[in-house]
Amino acid sequence: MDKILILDFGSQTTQLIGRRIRELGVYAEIIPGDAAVTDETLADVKGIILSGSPESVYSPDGEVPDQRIYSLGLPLLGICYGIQRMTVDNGGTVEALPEREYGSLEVNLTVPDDPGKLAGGDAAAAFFSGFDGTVPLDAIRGSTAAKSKPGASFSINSWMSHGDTITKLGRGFRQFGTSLHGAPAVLVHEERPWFGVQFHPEVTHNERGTEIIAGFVFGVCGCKPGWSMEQYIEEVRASLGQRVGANPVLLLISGGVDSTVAGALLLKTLNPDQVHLMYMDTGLMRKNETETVRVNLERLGAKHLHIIHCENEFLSALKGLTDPEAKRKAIGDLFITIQEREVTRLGLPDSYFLAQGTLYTDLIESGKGIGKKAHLIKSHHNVGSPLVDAKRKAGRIIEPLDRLYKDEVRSLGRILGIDEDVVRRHPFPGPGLGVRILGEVTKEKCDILRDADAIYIEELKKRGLYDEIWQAFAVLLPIRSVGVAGDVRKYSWVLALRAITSDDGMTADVYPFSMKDLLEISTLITNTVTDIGRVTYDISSKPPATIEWE
Ligand SMILES: Nc1ncnc2c1ncn2[C@@H]1O[C@H](COP(=O)(O)OP(=O)(O)OP(=O)(O)O)[C@@H](O)[C@H]1O
Repeated sequence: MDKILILDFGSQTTQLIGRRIRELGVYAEIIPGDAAVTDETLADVKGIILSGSPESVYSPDGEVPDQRIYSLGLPLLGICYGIQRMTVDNGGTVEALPEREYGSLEVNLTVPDDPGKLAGGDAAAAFFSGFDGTVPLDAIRGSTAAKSKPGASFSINSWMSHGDTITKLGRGFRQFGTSLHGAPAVLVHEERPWFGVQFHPEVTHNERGTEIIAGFVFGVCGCKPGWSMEQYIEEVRASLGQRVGANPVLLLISGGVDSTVAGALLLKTLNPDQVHLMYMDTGLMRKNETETVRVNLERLGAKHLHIIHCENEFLSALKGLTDPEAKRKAIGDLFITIQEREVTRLGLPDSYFLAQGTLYTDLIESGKGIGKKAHLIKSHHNVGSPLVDAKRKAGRIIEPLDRLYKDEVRSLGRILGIDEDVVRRHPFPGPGLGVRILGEVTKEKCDILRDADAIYIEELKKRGLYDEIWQAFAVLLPIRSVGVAGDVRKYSWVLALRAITSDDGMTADVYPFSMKDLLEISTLITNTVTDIGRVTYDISSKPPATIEWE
């Protein structure tokens, strides 16, 4: 399968480059910017993209790519820092701008009269077609690469974020596009299929961004689309079959999207008889969660679904605890204890494999140095778990989703036949309702919160709002306030509703409900869950608040 390799120099938007390319149906892989480019890394690679970076090319922290990339004969595309890097590596210069260029900025580009003479053949004309507003994306993706007209001029609204600019082009480069401020914005090499843009085509606000990336991926690199979820299932089947053989595989299921899809994928690609799924009902789960997990997994063919009822153990461990950190620790520790105990009780042979729902994004840390932490394992539950450590040492961990982004996991889930309700589910914290009941956690409070949360979420779905929201949930506050029931004064609990929008959970905005929706939901909750006397709406964004309350 054709592949684009992305060298990551630490830009916040490197992940987006990978996603855009995969959305175009081509597999993209991200490796650290300074990683050695080996023959193994290069297998099936048709082109290399050098990402942006928060560093300057002259900073000691500015990573330098393996210089081998310049002698491979492969097409290169430098984005922002990427093209500055290519410039400096090839004898040009880069200098600091008096003021950072940030945000939307017009770029003007003129196709030369002789694009065929550039970049070794048709590549340049194919690349320029990405900028041409008259060329549709389908034509760029088509089997005969679209080409721009010689001499044509285009203007696009680009998205910039850089503090340095190229002041002398690298050897062999020519400039075809210029920013409104007069800085070089689009460069093409005279002889080699090397390209550079000073802006960020991977960002959605960048006009023709996807087309520009497609021009490189299809027109320049000649990639054939081969990346699809169906293809992925087949690859997992082949590789798992080879690695796991007939050994049993154990997966811990939380009821969330990742572990459920991982479970469904194991059931689809292995013999269901060898797949053991374990789910712990901690008593801190959402309403009907255990039943939903059971129905879904059995429908997908689970033969060994181990549901562990451990509500009492969790509630006892939480008794008297009010400090959030102490609560989290109690939940995490008990989770590990029960996990160890139940796995031993299952009596699987030593040769069993432990599966985890790790995603691609879990393996590459966001922010500076993406890729450096590759193979850092997610799951705060499992951190320090002796079971996981032992399995990792023995080389018996499998992570069948580790090449997928979250949205790809959702489409895979759909293909595998998981209920839409599960596939679209909002994120849920590991310690569950334990951190949504402020103060001491009791069974009574869990039941109250479960009921109120279920009404809230159900209403959001009925009103068509659920999918507009990144995460919505209810929090039970450790306060009772006065109210009236009939003629009697009554002290009942106060509930906070939270709903936020976000792209990645790193920052979040409050969802701007209509007052009508809020009032109706509040009334429904207080009428149905009579232990709740007052409902409030949390209007804090992140930062300074966090998404969860504890
Ligand atoms: N109640 C549970 N029973 C069994 N395993 C669990 C439970 N809660 C969490 N896990 C395991 O710990 C992993 C990490 O939990 P976490 O809550 O961080 O989920 P996640 O990374 O968002 O994944 P998911 O989407 O599957 O919930 C889960 O993928 C699952 O394997």
